[in-house]
Amino acid sequence: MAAPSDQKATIIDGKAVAQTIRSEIAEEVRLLSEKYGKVPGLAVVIVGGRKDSQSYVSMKRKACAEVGIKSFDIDLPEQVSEAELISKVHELNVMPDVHGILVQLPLPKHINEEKVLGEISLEKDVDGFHPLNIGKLAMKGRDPLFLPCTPKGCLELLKRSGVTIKGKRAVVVGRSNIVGLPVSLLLLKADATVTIVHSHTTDPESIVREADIVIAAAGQAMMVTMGIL
Ligand SMILES: Nc1nc2c(c(=O)[nH]1)N[C@@H](CN(C=O)c1ccc(C(=O)N[C@@H](CCC(=O)O)C(=O)O)cc1)CN2
Repeated sequence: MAAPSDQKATIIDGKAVAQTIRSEIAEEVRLLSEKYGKVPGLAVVIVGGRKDSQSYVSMKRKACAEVGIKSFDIDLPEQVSEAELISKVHELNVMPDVHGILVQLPLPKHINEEKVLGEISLEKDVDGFHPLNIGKLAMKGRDPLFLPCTPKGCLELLKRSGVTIKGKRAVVVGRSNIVGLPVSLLLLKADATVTIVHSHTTDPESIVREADIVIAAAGQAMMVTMGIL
């Protein structure tokens, strides 16, 4: 987030916000289970043994346990075929206790990611990566059923920190399908004026300097420093 040079920057305590959100979700889950005798179920699918993916998946499963969501752990070997993975997705699509399906990315090179994500039932696409959900995110007056979690988290942090988005100049650094692009679309939906800065942008620093809000989503820590802001 940018602060003009004559203002002090405030560091947002993301961990405290996350804890508050987890408590809110835990309460929602408790009420749901009291009312309907059911708990939400999330299938977390991981293919292969990438250390970073294993670590993100284990955090997701731990977070489920913490709030009372039942997690279905699907761990598939690196060599699993695209057809086998898609067949697993189809199986999860019709399981009544599974309300959300998340396929951890990236997938091994021999698997077509777009094809797999397109097979997840729209109603269970909790990552919001299905082309129809992303398409709705990009359209005025349409709302996707789910939003990608990191972009949603960025906006939640801004809102819960009292930052007004409407009418602000927002600059997003990076245009990935997982963070940069969807966070730009979300900011646009929240009535910001949005610019995306990427590897082919000329003089990105001058664009970032003019921003009221900066979201660094280039996958490289410390890329946007206070010097630029
Ligand atoms: N199915 C999915 N696969 C992947 C996703 C996803 O949202 N759904 N995102 C990434 C991996 N990932 C979560 O799974 C993830 C990675 C990194 C971050 C993040 O916010 N990183 C911060 C640093 C946080 C820290 O201090 O540790 C950053 O980059 O600034 C969020 C989510 C790919 N696969």
